[in-house]
Amino acid sequence: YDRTNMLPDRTTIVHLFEWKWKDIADECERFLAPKGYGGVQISPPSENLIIHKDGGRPWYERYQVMSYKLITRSGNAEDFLNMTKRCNQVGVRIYADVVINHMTGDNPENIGTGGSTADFKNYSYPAVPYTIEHFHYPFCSIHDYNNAAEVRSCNLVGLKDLNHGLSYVQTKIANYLNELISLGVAGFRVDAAKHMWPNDLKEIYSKLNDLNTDFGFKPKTRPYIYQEVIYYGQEAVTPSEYTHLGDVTEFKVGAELKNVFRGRNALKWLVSWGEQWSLSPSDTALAFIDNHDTQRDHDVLTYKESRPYKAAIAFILAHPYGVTRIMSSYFFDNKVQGPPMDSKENLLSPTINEDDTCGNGWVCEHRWRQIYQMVAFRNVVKGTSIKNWWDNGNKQIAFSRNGKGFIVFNAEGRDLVQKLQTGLPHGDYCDVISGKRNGDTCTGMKVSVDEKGYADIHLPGNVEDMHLAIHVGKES
Ligand SMILES: O=C(/C=C/c1ccc(O)c(O)c1)N[C@@H](Cc1ccc(O)cc1)C(=O)NCCCOc1c(-c2ccc(O)c(O)c2)oc2cc(O)cc(O)c2c1=O
Repeated sequence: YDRTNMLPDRTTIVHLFEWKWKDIADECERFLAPKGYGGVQISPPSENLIIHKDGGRPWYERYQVMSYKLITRSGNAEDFLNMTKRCNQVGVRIYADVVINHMTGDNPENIGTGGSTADFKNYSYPAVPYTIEHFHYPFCSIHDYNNAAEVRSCNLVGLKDLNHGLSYVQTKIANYLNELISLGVAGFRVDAAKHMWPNDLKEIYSKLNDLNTDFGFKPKTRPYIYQEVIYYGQEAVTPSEYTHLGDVTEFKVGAELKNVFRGRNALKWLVSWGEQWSLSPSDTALAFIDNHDTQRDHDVLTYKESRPYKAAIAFILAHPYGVTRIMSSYFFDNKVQGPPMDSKENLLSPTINEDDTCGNGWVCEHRWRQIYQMVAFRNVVKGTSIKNWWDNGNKQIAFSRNGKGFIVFNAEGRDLVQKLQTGLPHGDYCDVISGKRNGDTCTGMKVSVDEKGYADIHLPGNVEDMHLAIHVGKES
């Protein structure tokens, strides 16, 4: 397999934010595998502090660590193993979001999801155990993001900052990650990596075991690591300090494409998408539009702006840049709101409606046709380069993925009517965005490619989606 450890015909990770392990296992079997998703990013499985705020449970409580016990509202170790067995069985990998930079902040409440308590004031977490000498000292808070040492060695928003320079701390964390490896994960999303010294991370990663061959991995397979480094271009700590250790989340993908697909910048500039837009190198980049944190910011493309959101997602799935990740959310209307829960504060399972959408407060973007059909597109075109780039000098563009796929975007109000070179074999294709193939017919638009690879494309400026895509796979 490639560096992600996904199966050869899979490419894309879906972040099933705040889902329970049992529900993830069900989703792997009933939807993710059939639709060709390559892996799931799961919420942090380590015991977290229970926090109450505004009468609810804020989502960020899962990023305040009480211990490395595998007990959270998503389930326990048994549920976790059931999930990894069932998902790997159908070729869907599990990537664990791991919070290893810090423990908790000072909070009035003091009980973890596994029943553990701590002495915050004295930096003491008996369920690990960690005591005060295991934290960075002298105690300080991060104020200046232009001071790289402060960003690594001080408390991030009051969260107790572990001293990863100590072999005791490195070993505690490595033991936690190795337990997840023994339980079948394919890799890790390393939370707040920017706040840890690269050399300390290197030490921790060097202590990690090869993946567990019981779950279908070849011997000597290394975990896929992608590190969260929030960077938009102006801070002291840069992604390039971490790319020799693993991949890095590329936050500029969402920031730049927001302006393009909302119609502010001309799409024609996307011809040079990649490192020329000062993005991290493609072979070290985790590409995404929004994540669990940025979707709560005011100026980010999310499910709430579905037309440009679907187009931006289609673009990153159609373009060869990076490893792609799709956000799957619950509906929220305030910044701290936690996941859907019952009167006893247990997480609610998503219900699946007749039309394959979700209920119980879950958005399930990964189940939107315009999104899962593009995941299949990316799988089909994997390994091909961009060919036949066309644009009208403004907000209409098209390109093919060398003989396997072809996509068109029209972000102008006026219709796009062009005879374009698709690079595809002669034949009739179903647009996978406006519909799907149904035997010999298309429920959406049909595209006929002539023997020279040309097609008459008519993409109106005011239809449900601003893009159209066809490919040589069975879906199109
Ligand atoms: O908004 C949040 C939570 C955000 C958050 C959580 C997990 C993430 O992976 C993340 O990227 C952000 N938290 C709220 C509430 C809060 C939580 C804890 C706390 O001690 C104080 C307040 C908040 O207002 N946070 C302050 C602004 C967001 O500052 C946070 C960052 C962060 C933001 C921007 C950066 O450039 C950066 O390098 C780090 O990372 C976290 C990582 C964590 O593991 C846990 C955290 O609490 C946080 C975190 O508060």
